[in-house]
Amino acid sequence: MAALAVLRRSAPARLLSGTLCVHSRVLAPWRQYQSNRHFSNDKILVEMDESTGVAVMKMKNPPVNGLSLELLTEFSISLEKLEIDRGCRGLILTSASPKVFSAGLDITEMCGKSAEHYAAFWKAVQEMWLKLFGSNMVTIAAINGSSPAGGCLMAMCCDYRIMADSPKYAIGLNETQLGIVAPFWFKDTMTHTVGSRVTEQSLQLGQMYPAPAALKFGLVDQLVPEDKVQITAAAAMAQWLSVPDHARQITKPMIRKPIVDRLVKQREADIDNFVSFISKESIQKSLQAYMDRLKQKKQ
Ligand SMILES: CCCCCCC/C=C/C(=O)SCCNC(=O)CCNC(=O)[C@H](O)C(C)(C)COP(=O)(O)OP(=O)(O)OC[C@H]1O[C@@H](n2cnc3c(N)ncnc32)[C@H](O)[C@@H]1OP(=O)(O)O
Repeated sequence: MAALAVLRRSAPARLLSGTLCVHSRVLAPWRQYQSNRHFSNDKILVEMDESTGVAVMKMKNPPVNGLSLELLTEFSISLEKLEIDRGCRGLILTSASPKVFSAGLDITEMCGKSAEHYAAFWKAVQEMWLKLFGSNMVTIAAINGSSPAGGCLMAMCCDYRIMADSPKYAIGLNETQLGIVAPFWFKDTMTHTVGSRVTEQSLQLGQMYPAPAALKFGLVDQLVPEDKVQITAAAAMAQWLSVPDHARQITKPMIRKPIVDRLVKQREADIDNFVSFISKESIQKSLQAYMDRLKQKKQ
């Protein structure tokens, strides 16, 4: 069965298959997901429209969709299910919570935990990135709220970004503001999205861009009124899917595979680096102080 799957795997799947699990459209029909084509875990909800081949994936980890170990694990499992289903051609990633797409990595996963926990957590962050950035599907982020740090990373992994047009919502890699450093593959993803100059400045300053500024810098591709984000994402998806899959699927890794490979080659070293960095007392203090500031903001 495995050999058959490899034989039948598409060319672009093979291009990425050393790094990402499976990118074939030949396995596993929707039998797995029951007849209504919806499936849901605690933190991830997927609605599949069979007539269009488009899945809408909603993160649901209230209040702010913090990217916890649990959410990240469910995300990767769900994405892999869609990836191997040849009936699914496009993915719209969005939030089930109003006002926040994702607050980025769940900071509590990086505070006061064991080295083993940090390693497992970071591996899950890597896995999410490898799967989403390397996806064979058309991926569109429907950014219906704020999207700092890891939330911005997820959005940047997608092929196209539509954001709610409100200056209240901001997006960016703000890691330095927390006293931490975005790893090289976060940086690579931003460079891929907006180029070196904007990335250099944004990363050093930990810049968060209100939606209109994000559009100006190309961090997002389109702004629409908040209540039109989902419908616009569906329309954009239809346009992307009008391109023949095989041609688009060969083109995408021409740009992305070298970026994916850089992390694949040094995954273990990257995990070790994270664990040693995040375990430092000074970094723990910075994160704790940041969490305290977040909580005080409400008082
Ligand atoms: C060598 C490697 C080095 C390490 C690399 C690590 C890379 C890290 C990447 C990251 O993603 S770090 C996370 C960065 N995220 C942020 O800075 C976002 C912080 N949050 C906000 O700005 C706001 O919460 C919001 C997203 C704009 C939403 O604002 P809103 O006013 O709607 O909600 P709040 O009242 O602020 O928050 C509600 C509740 O949620 C808690 N919370 C918020 N963000 C996080 C988070 N990222 N992780 C964990 N918890 C978070 C916040 O403290 C509130 O908690 P309670 O007070 O209700 O208990």
